[in-house]
Amino acid sequence: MECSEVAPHHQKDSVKVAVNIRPLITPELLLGCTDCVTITPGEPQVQIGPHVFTYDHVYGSKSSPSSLIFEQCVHPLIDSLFCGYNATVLAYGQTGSGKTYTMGTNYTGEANCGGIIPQVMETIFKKVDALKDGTEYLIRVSFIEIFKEEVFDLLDASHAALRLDSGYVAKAAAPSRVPIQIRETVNGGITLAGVTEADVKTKEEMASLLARGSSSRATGSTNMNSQSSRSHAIFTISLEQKKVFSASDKLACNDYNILSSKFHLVDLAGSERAKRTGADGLRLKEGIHINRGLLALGNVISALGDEKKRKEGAFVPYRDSKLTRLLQDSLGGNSRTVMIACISPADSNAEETINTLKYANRARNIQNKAVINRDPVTAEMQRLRSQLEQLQTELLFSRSGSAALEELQLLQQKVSLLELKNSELNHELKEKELSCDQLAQRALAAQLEKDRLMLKLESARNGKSWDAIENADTDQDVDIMKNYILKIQQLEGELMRQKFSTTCKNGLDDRFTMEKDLLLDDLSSGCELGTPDASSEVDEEKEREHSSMQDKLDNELQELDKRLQQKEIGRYWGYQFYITSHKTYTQQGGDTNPRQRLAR
Ligand SMILES: Nc1ncnc2c1ncn2[C@@H]1O[C@H](COP(=O)(O)OP(=O)(O)OP(=O)(O)O)[C@@H](O)[C@H]1O
Repeated sequence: MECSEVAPHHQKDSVKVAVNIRPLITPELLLGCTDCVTITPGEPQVQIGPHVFTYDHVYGSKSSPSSLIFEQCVHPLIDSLFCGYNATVLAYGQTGSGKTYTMGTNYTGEANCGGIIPQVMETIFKKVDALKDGTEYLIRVSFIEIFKEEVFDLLDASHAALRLDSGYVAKAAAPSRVPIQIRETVNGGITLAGVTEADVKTKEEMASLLARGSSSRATGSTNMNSQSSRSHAIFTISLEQKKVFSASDKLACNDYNILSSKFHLVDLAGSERAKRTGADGLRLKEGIHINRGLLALGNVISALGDEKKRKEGAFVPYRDSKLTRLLQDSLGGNSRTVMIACISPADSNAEETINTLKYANRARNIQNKAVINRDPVTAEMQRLRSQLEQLQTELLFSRSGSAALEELQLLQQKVSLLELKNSELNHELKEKELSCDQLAQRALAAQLEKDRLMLKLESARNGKSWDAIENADTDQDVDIMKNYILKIQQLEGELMRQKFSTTCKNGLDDRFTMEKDLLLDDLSSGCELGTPDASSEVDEEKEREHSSMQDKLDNELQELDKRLQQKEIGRYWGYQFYITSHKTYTQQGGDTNPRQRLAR
């Protein structure tokens, strides 16, 4: 996988906070509520009464459209996920403020269901599809809810939902629902014992699990929301990536490139006031649990968001609730996190909205420490390998004294500086090469244009009308080209002939010398001096040989001429193709139209 970002192994990230303001909904309009939230134009700033809050992004109302949340806040987290970082999106807000709507946790499987989670699924599988050639991917999902301070598996196949009364699905009451235990691993990580982690190969498989889990989630009707979520829901996508190396690459690359990262998509239950929600009985108990969980979350956010406390290493009460235990990594830990504070603009909700905005404002100060999650064994191998290399070099240099060690460090620094410089220069070189190519192309086009204009000028001087010049354009181009090519052919042919005749002459001279020497040898070795007749026979014989040699060379020359001609014809048609494309470009309004240029 190509990681677009140069990721340091360990990086400090503050929690990003976006505010999403939903429009006034029918019940609020029926009650005559008005919009009490103001946006500072061009700023991610929200004002309500005398309170002004600034965030990383503000969506809805008169600000950017909510549809941009995914592209601006969530898409970068998916890129991080593929680089091996954990990521979290957390929707927080008062009951009925639009958390479930924003996250898409009420997914029913319909194609155009909005919401963040369906878009995350789509993007992840598109990315996997694009990158699968060099990497093996293993994707798993789990979906849990924290209902009345117990964790339940929403993908548990054995759980049958019981629809009890109007609008309330009492899944938690079903006898088959066994709560899941939270376990802590030796290195302080949190796991859920026996939770369903379903392997998924396609977006459709993942979507059907989301739809199944969503339908199993505890919801109920309150005065504030007819479909109020009564639990905190966490949809987790685990991604494991393994680079696929060829046998030779494997030796060179060391096989430690296994990354495993998790994306938590959290839809919290809404904070609520019993008086306003009209909750009593069961619903009141739920509300108490919801508020207790959110209070614990608020305390964690306060502890982490207070810079002084953080510097003093103050205690963070993660253990106060199951919600905060499960979100330990997302807040102040190993994750890149975005919190979406959902608010209603209705004046009747002003007090709750201010609380949400304060909560969200504190969350902005939380510093996370995201790290690339390598497979532990391979990460250890990599660490040991680099340690070994370091020790080997140190040993080598320590044998030649401490001055050498310093020299080594200096050299290492120099090497890294040079590597940096080198990559910069390479980049520059590539850019220069590109611009050179472009300039060469432009020069060629300009030359062609110049020739064409010269021709037109010549025709105009000869008294031809403009129309006749324009119509003759093509034929004249072809004629010019033909003439050029013929001339080149002739010149090349002449040159070849010259070369051959020189070679041939030299060859014949050599041969004559050789034969003459042979004859003289024969004569001197006792042959009688030939009569005038005999000498003329020798001459004739030589002449025949000479002329047959001449014929042979002529044939070869002709053959070469023929080949040369074929080559030139090929080149000619290539050039014709260039002219035709160039013409099409010009006709489509390209800048090389001679008329336009002349007009200028
Ligand atoms: N951006 C929006 N545009 C239009 N309607 C919205 C928007 N956001 C929320 N709504 C509507 O507001 C109502 C409450 O939304 P939703 O159920 O998502 O709130 P919630 O915060 O999840 O509530 P709860 O905490 O009680 O579960 C729903 O009827 C929903 O359709």
